Amino acid sequence: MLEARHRMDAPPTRSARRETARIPSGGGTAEPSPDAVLIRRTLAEIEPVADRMTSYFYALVFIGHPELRSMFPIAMDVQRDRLLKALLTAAEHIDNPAVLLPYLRRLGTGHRKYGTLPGHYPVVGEALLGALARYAERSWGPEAEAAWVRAYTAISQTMIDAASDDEVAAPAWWHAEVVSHELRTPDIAVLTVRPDQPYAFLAGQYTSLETPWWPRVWRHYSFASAPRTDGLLSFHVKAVPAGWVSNALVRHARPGDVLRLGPPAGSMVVDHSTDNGMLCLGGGTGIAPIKALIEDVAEHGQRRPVEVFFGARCDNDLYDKDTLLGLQRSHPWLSVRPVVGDGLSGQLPHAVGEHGPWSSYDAYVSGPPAMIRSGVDELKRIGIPGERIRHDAVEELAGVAG
Ligand SMILES: NC(=O)C1=CN([C@@H]2O[C@H](COP(=O)(O)OP(=O)(O)OC[C@H]3O[C@@H](n4cnc5c(N)ncnc54)[C@H](O)[C@@H]3O)[C@@H](O)[C@H]2O)C=CC1
Repeated sequence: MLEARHRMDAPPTRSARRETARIPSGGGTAEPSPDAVLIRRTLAEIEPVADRMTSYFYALVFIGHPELRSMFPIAMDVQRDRLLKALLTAAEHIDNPAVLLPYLRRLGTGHRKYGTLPGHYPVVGEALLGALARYAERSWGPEAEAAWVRAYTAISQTMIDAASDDEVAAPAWWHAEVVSHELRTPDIAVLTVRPDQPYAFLAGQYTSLETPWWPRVWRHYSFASAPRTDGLLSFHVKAVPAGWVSNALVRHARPGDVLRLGPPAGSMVVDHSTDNGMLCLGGGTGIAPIKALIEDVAEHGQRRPVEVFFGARCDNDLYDKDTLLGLQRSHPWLSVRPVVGDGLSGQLPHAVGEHGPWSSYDAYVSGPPAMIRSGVDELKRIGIPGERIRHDAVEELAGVAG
């Protein structure tokens, strides 16, 4: 029988929270706290059985609270383990508030579009404890349970507070009408949409997007332009095999269709406090946010060298080459180099290594997760320090191409 025997109290009220559930705001300490040690021990034990634990966790949530089922997609593929994965990631970093606080605040505001309410958090907390107790049997006990209760209480309170702060500033989601749909290759479309309310974001960021064909299935897409005076937003979408949202956007979306957008996210944005050169690697539709970055630099007037490598597997996939070469003609500080080849041999990062020197550049990497990983390795190898390399979180991208 599925049963969550572990009780989570209702989350504390805002006024009580400062005493009861707070992630310390100082820097992380070198020595892990006793709670972090207990939490990491449990995490290590569940790692090999994560899939089974995930199914059990959702079964606990839905059997205990069937009314919550309608908040999740009908078929739970990618979405399925997102919530649990996010909670486990947060718990793992419980000792590192510098990373954890911004992550949880984003997670809390991002959950507004799902209709998440403070009262849902104890339900999820009980299921989490129930699933951990079952799948981390060896490391579980009163102490581990107490450590998890403390961690989850602090995590959920941070998310609740962030959502509540955000309510006064922005809607939970935006409706956005498709105003143009341009097929650039049989698989790649450029979509332009008009949000129903002003949508503030920075060039280089991404959003989550839901189509009318797959309710509650959200995928991430980067903005393909810097903010425009007419308020329109554009996205480059490649239909990937079995990708529900991407196929719907490329093959079904037409002007007049209405999508939903979540809040903007991501920190792959131009650092306007320096005039360092920018080295940009865009693979496939990963060129979209790079194009937005170029427009941002052009608008800011402060000229700096921007060197773009646009990688694709074949000439046909260089679907945005003409736009980029057009930008290169109008901006003498911009250079664009298309690189065609099979990613597995790593042409794109390799081509970058053949030029340079890049040691005084900031780097931006955008594309398939494997390209980001190899690109970052190569950039470090050729002397760009990790803190000057920007890219979106590879875990977030897992849902990009669906
Ligand atoms: N913010 C971001 O990072 C964004 C990421 N994307 C992601 O970009 C991808 C685009 O997909 P496609 O156009 O089908 O890309 P693709 O599979 O055709 O590859 C694009 C480029 O990346 C290179 N590449 C691929 N794997 C590589 C590896 N292991 N090592 C080195 N280079 C590699 C290829 O040679 C090619 O130049 C999707 O996964 C999408 O999620 C899309 C938009 C924004």
